[in-house]
Amino acid sequence: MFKKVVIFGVGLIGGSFALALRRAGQADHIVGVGRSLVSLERARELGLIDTVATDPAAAVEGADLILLAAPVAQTETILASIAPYLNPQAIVTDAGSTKGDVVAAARKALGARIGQFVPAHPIAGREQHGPEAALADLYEGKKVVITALPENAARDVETVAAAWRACGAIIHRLSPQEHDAVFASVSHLPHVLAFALVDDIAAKPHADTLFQYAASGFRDFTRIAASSPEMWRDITLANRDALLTEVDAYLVQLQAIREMIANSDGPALEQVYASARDARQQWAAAIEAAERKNG
Ligand SMILES: NC(=O)c1ccc[n+]([C@@H]2O[C@H](COP(=O)([O-])OP(=O)(O)OC[C@H]3O[C@@H](n4cnc5c(N)ncnc54)[C@H](O)[C@@H]3O)[C@@H](O)[C@H]2O)c1
Ligand SMILES: O=C(O)C(=O)C[C@]1(C(=O)O)C=C[C@@H](O)C=C1
Repeated sequence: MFKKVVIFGVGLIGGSFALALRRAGQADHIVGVGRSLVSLERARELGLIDTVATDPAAAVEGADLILLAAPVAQTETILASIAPYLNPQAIVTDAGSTKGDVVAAARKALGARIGQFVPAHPIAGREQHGPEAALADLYEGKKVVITALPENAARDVETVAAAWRACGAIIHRLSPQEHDAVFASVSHLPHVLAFALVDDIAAKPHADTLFQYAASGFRDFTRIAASSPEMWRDITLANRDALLTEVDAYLVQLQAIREMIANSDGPALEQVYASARDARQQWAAAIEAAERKNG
């Protein structure tokens, strides 16, 4: 049970954490800190937080758990604003979609207090953002990856894991580097592709006609292109190296498929499609189905 939880960035992810933790009876008082007072007031009206704080120093006074849930490029600024006021027992964690940059920013801002920062990433979300998008059951049956640091006390890592478990999540552990390589492939690249495709279509002179006839295939492929541009700008740049590796590999695949199309090579196309279909079906049957069962 946390007496005082402070959330920097009360949007989809921070707001859902607040709702889930409260529903589990694990948070006595939740304070929200943010960049927009209007949005924080809305978060309070919606019952995500108990109080709004404008001064980071006052916000973290007496806090036992602090969650950063703002776009990842804000990490260093937020941590620098609280570093001098952190009590030694306070645990700071985050929900950022990238980990290498977040850890580097935390080391810079927290210095010798880096052990108090336990990096984490809930693998759950949706394209809507802001406090209105928060859901109490967002994390049910979903994974949270903790990328613990050598300086973290095992007890603090367990406290963060327990908070996420109380929200319904299942804990996994990776190094920050492993994390960033994995999510470049299965999260960051798909978002880049979706944004690129929709932008490409929208820029065509006959875009209105194209959108008029776009249906479920387009909707399923591009849902994530409705996500927050600021958040995805930050993720894209934060995970630049791993993402470039994935973009390059994808370009090779796309070029190969282009040649198959140009050569009318039906068997080669069918082989790629069949292999992709099998992998997709296996993923849905094993991994996705397990999440649905746990959720
Ligand atoms: N959306 C997803 O699917 C998803 C999933 C997992 C992790 N994440 C990560 O969670 C974090 C939050 O994403 P979200 O989807 O909740 O976005 P969001 O836009 O819904 O919420 C972010 C909030 O942070 C606030 N904010 C911005 N700068 C701030 C600052 N300097 N100090 C305090 N607050 C600030 C914004 O005003 C906003 O209310 C991001 O780091 C993102 O990478 C997102
Ligand atoms: O469902 C979505 O809309 C998401 O984009 C969620 C999603 C993803 O699966 O890629 C996006 C970013 C995260 O860091 C974790 C999850």
